[in-house]
Amino acid sequence: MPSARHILSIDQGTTSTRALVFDQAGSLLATAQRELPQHYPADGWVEHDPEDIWRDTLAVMGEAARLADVPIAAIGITNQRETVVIWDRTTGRPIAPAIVWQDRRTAARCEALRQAGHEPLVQERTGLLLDPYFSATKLAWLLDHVPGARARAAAGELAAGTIDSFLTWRLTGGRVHATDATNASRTALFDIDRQRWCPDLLALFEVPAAILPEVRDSSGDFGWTDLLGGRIPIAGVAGDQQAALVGQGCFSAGEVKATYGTGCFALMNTGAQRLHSTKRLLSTVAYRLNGVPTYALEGSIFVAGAAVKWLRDGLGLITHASDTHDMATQVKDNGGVYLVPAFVGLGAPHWRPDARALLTGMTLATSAAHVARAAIEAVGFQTHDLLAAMADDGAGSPATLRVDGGMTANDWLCGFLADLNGVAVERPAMRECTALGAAFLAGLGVGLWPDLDALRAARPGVQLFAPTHGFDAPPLLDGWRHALRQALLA
Ligand SMILES: Nc1ncnc2c1ncn2[C@@H]1O[C@H](COP(=O)(O)OP(=O)(O)O)[C@@H](O)[C@H]1O
Ligand SMILES: O=P(O)(O)OC[C@H](O)CO
Repeated sequence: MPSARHILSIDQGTTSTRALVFDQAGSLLATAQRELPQHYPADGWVEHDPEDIWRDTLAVMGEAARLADVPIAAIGITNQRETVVIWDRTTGRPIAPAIVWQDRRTAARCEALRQAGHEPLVQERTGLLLDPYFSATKLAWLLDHVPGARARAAAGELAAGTIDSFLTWRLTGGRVHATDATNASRTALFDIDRQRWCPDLLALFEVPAAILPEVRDSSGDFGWTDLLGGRIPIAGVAGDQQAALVGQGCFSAGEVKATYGTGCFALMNTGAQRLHSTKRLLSTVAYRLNGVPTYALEGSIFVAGAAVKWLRDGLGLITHASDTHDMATQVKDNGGVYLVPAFVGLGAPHWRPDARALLTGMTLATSAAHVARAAIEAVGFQTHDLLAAMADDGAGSPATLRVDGGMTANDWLCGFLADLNGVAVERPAMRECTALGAAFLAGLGVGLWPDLDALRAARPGVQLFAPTHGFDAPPLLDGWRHALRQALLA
């Protein structure tokens, strides 16, 4: 048992970078946050500056540690997944901006690979599909478009990885080039059955093995950093959606969590069993402990809170994201208005990078409140479609839906999710489940918690939203399906 009893989690998300300090009871002691600038240099492109990410990480770590003012036993890292960085092994400098998970620039490459019949191989080895969402085509794009990159990669000068890898490299002063199995499982290069980089896929996507990190357990040794003073081990790493699954205590097969941040990602623990989806859901690594992977079935929705951000920043319809709660309750129903938020294409179960958003069903009676309500309802409809696909895949229906993420501050959304899906929605009092999951993994790594049962006991209390059946779901769902068909045909 270490004498220091606190964990510092770094949560490097799409729109912000946070550091949070937790104690052994799972209580949050301190938090610090920086917003991350988004760059949209061309249609469908989304980039981050890795130096912004690094600067913000250092700043929030320092601030949270100062605020908590306790000895830190270990650091956990959780991160936006699929986003890739390639950097120089000598200087540690990125050779180009990070290509973000939402970026669609490799859509044509993915389509060509699909036309050539390669999707079954990708699905069978990785549990993923051919979509620009995943890292492989993004890495190949960087190698092909940054002058000299392929030659430098061949000469062993470059290292690549997801954000966890980049941060681990920087935090350890270049001593560790590693990732964990959950992040590796999002690259479309990792064989999730054999738990190793897949030679066939490395060849298919033209990504040299030499630039990739070593794949480790989600809990364990990722080196140490002295940037907070003293040597602090980095003992837990997981992609943010998998970390939220851990933070929500979904350790038994059939338990489901959905995280509503920029996008929405619903993951069901499927245990030691990797499920082969017939409904175009993803199979992915939930976490890997002591070399043993636990799997999850995942439905990925690219736009959830991002639609609320669009109402605020794009349309100027609201001042604060929280305004959507009152607006949704101001009107008795959606007035026939539906938003299909395909702003960056559609993810599961459609996988249509070319689809574009659609606002439909408006009349002269349509108000801003109807549009706001449509944006929130769209999140519920998409969740419904994911849960239905999971059930159709033979994974069953969850007894409760555990929710977290910034958007679940909205009580109306939580109630709507319960009513529409006919399932009790469980919202933790402390909603930073992603960071808590990373803390749990790091704490397991240094023996602060002995096992998963101890993590279950350290979970925060929850608020329940029971279904009240306050409305007739089937006609609403019919309206959604009609709108969805229009978006898919356009
Ligand atoms: N009360 C609210 N109602 C609806 N949406 C909200 C509310 N509060 C925050 N959001 C949305 O939640 C998102 C932020 O959630 P967060 O979990 O911090 O995202 P991420 O980790 O993806 O950066 C934003 O897109 C914001 O618009
Ligand atoms: O940064 P978030 O919370 O929107 O999560 C992004 C996902 O990891 C993308 O797969």
